[in-house]
Amino acid sequence: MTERIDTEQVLAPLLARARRLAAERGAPVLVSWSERVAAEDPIDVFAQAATASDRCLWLQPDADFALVGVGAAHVIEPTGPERFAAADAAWRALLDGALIVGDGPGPTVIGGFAFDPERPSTPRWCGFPDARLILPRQTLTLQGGECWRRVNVVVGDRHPSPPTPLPTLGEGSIEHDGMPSTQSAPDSPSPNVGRGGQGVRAVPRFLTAVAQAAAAVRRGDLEKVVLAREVRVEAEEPFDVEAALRRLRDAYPSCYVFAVARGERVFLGATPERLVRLDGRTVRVASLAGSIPRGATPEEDRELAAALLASAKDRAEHAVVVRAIRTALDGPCVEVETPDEPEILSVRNVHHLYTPVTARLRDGATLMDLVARLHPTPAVGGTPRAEALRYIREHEGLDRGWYAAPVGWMDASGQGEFAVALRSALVEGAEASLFAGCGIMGDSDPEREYAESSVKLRPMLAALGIEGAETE
Ligand SMILES: C=C(O[C@@H]1C=C(C(=O)O)C=C[C@H]1O)C(=O)O
Repeated sequence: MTERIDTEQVLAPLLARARRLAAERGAPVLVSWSERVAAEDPIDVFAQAATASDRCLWLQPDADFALVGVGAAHVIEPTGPERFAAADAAWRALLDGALIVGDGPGPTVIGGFAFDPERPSTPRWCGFPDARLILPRQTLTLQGGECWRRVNVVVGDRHPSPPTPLPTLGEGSIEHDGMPSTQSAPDSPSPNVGRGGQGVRAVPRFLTAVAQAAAAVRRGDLEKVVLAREVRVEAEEPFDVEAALRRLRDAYPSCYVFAVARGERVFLGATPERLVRLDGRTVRVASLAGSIPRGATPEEDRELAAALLASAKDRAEHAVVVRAIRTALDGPCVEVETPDEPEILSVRNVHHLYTPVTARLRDGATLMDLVARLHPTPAVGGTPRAEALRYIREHEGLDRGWYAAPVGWMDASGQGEFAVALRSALVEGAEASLFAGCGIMGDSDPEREYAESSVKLRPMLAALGIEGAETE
């Protein structure tokens, strides 16, 4: 049933009650209300809210699911290695005593984490700290043709409660903190012509780094390590982020298409890799490691997929990830199940080895516990984890920021989903940094890994309209 929130009858008393409660408790009180609305295109809504200080987008086109968050009613931003547990605690504290009305999905935080809180950090990732979960001022949820708008206000928080009724999501006037918003949306379909910047100079360094990492694996310093490279591109005009998101949605419908925008800076991508989903007590995790490009013809494509399944190097690399996921789930979960053999998961330009892992969450354990234990899996970090992270910090030579880290959402019941932020880029105006990495084993061939990383960069290069630039 559609529940219409009557501003005078429902909202004013609710806000008054929240103010009294907040004063009594000496703590902020969340007021959250929702209503069913006509479905809108989530990317349109994201685009129209360009003046908001915070915007988030999460799309699973094939699952017919989308979340758009605009503005920030509350920000959860813990730092350091305990950031997952701290984020969990902060979210529960905010929900304690919350006044939640309306039907459809409840209040939901959306956001992400940095790959490594001990990383060498650069100003480039300013605004994307160790952790940042946003309770949007307004959230639009689309699921199977239905659409709900939820509005969140935290009374007694550092953000003053907004005047009611609020403008609709997409009008872009909900929250504007003075950050200049220059996201331009040029109508011209002609792509921004990119010039490969540091990416070109970084080629020899990546090859050397892979050779050295493979030697470290052969020496037994590590079992596996993932090395990434960054390609910086500068265009003549600001990148059209919304057009990029539309291209990603069209080309990668089976992937998670995401965007987290802070003012002018937008981190976006289309990742095939689920980190973890919690649905009731059912846990779903994916092992995705071992890659080969798609073929030009159906026959070549089948041959390449078969070659990947038969590749000892890729199977070993993949098995390391499955083992680590099983170990991470052992404890917070029971009934951890995996098929014996990996299968092929194919996205537009690349085949991966894929093993789905399912489990049941034990009482008392949470989604954030799982994220904390799983991240980084050896698909994006390495194993042993501590040694791999140290190796990456010392040898990779870049600030991964939020690349290869968890990005996703969590609702008021603690359910939600986080993906691994791969095939992604950080865009600011006419500058973009794209990231891609590869799992390095003792027998890794630097040239082959370089080619693989180029294939993984292609989705974002194409989405940003810089196909053909650099990287081959
Ligand atoms: C690190 C990336 O991808 C990861 C590494 C893979 C591999 O080494 O085969 C495959 C999928 C991802 O888990 C990336 O896309 O940047």
